[in-house]
Amino acid sequence: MARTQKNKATEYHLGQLKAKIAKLRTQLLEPPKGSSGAGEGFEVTKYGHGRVALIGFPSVGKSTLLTMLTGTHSEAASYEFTTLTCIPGIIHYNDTKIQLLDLPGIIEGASEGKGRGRQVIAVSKSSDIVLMVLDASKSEGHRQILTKELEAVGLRLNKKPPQIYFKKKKTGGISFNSTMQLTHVDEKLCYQILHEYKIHNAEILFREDATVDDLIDVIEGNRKYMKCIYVYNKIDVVGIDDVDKLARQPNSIVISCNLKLNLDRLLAKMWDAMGLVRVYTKPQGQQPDFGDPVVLSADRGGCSVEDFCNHIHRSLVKEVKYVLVWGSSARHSPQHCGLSHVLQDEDVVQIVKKKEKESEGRGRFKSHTTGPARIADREKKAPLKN
Ligand SMILES: Nc1nc2c(ncn2[C@@H]2O[C@H](COP(=O)(O)OP(=O)(O)OP(=O)(O)O)[C@@H](O)[C@H]2O)c(=O)[nH]1
Ligand SMILES: [K+]
Ligand SMILES: [Mg+2]
Repeated sequence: MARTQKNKATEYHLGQLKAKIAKLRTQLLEPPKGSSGAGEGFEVTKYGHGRVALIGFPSVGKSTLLTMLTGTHSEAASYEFTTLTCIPGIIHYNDTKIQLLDLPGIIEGASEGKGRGRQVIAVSKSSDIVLMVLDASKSEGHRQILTKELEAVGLRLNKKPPQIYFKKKKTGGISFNSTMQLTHVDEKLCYQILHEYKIHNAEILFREDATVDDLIDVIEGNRKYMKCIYVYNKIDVVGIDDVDKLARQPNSIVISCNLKLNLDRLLAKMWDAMGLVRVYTKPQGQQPDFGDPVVLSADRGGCSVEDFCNHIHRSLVKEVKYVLVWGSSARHSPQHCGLSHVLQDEDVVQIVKKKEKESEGRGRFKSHTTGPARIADREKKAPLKN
């Protein structure tokens, strides 16, 4: 591909090569028969409300960071490849528990199996977000190299899935449509790529001006779209101008483990990226339990009232008449909501079951002293009734 000149005439040829490479990569990544997968030897039981993986070159400070954020000790030293397995720790933040995983350093070629690349990447795929730890004093190129390694195994960082509808059919040939002018892909190229995958019957609709790579991602169907925060460590050894430049990049944060700089901001950023939704239950006539939220996530199972009920008990959904919701998802407090209502962080929910009379307990709830500030504030104006 590198030898092929890029122009209109070679476009189809290049597209086909891309598809061939993608196919071969997928084959390569299929775990050999009899093994449990690429993560062998690295499996750590999932724990808590979310999982975050620390990915980076050797000696950027991943283990130092894990020790600082979780209190779990992970050996740190000035030589490379100090860490050789996956070491889990727990972050307690905003009444939730987040599992943080320290991993061995990875290097260029990790996706092809260099070092423990395969295992490390398999573990990062199992997490909800990735913290890419980088050495602020080293080349910016490291970030690109790591991103490439992760892309090679189907991870897509800070990207949305392409807006391409694709459905294989049994008969009828290929129907190709687009809702807008396409500048990267045309019908012929699309046919060629589908042909490469031996797909002869399918419906395909471009809803955006997607690229060949996007199309291949959609056909392959096994891509994982993840948020990634770029964590530049060791800013204590870098000049202020360079630190400023790094800090202004999107999805980035600058820290120093040695000086304990910016670690609280890192946690806040991580928390935001995870998109966790804490929902507090309020039994009829009682105070909400602000110590023990039900934690939902749009990426993991959804945030609707139904998801909330399923979280408490699987048979609960059938018994629900309606729910009362206080908080930022409610238009007025409390709002009567159905199962499809989407909850937001720090909402308070009361389930009203079919058999119970809704008038029961109304007005008995007066005030409470604990709880998130946002709700406490709102409470002053309008106390949570019911
Ligand atoms: N100057 C400076 N040094 C740091 C900082 N954080 C970690 N280090 C040092 O960097 C070295 C490597 O730290 P580790 O935590 O072992 O790095 P790692 O990424 O876990 O390394 P591997 O497990 O070998 O991949 C150690 O000597 C740390 O003391 C920092 O904020 N500033
Ligand atoms: K090290
Ligand atoms: Mg380490």
